[in-house]
Amino acid sequence: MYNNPKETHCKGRIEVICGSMFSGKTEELLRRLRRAKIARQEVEIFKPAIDVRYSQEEVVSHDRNSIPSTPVEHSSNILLLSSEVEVVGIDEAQFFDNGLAEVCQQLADQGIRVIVAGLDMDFKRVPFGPMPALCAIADDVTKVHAICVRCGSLASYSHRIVEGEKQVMLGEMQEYQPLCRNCYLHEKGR
Ligand SMILES: Nc1ncnc2c1ncn2[C@@H]1O[C@H](COP(=O)(O)OP(=O)(O)O)[C@@H](O)[C@H]1O
Ligand SMILES: Cc1cn([C@H]2C[C@H](O)[C@@H](COP(=O)(O)O)O2)c(=O)[nH]c1=O
Ligand SMILES: [Zn+2]
Repeated sequence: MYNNPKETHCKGRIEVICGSMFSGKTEELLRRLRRAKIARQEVEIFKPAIDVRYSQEEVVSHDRNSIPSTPVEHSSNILLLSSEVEVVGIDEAQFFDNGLAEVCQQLADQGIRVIVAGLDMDFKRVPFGPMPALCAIADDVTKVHAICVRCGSLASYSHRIVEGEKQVMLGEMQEYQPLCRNCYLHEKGR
């Protein structure tokens, strides 16, 4: 990847990484956080306590790359745990309460670089949790794409392939497939 000017200073800012499942959100988050650590910046990583899919204490990508993290119940815990920190990373942001956007704003106002990764839409293509608010207040939004498992195009949607209507249902390959628009509509019979 190119050298990004946003990594060359540590002024307060909010970066959002969004997209469907398997689009590389966590890999991109890990990449940015590792580079901040190489630059000897003080980094703290948080994830919602409900996300116990691969590990309770780590952020883990689908390729099993990982970084230690602190699971928190509520977005306000992040503010309390971020003193003396230069860079804050947050994964699975869609599962947080709606206070997350204001928490990120306060951290950035204090001069902290905040990097947030999360699903922009749920399986019904409805904007997920605090993600739309985060995209609105972000200094920088990166939308990443998976590969559609039906046709090989870029995928923007996470199609649920098991029964269940609740918005929150943890899962991976056995529960969800990344699909492009045409293939998503085909699966929905539209
Ligand atoms: N259909 C797919 N499209 C793209 N990547 C996929 C797909 N299926 C599996 N992967 C793997 O998932 C990795 C991305 O994982 P991850 O960063 O955890 O994604 P996300 O956090 O967006 O769900 C890719 O590097 C790739 O190895
Ligand atoms: C679409 C959708 C997903 N989820 C869950 C499934 C996974 O546990 C996470 C997303 O993880 P990833 O790192 O982006 O692959 O979210 C959900 O609860 N509801 C949904 O609609
Ligand atoms: Zn497709």
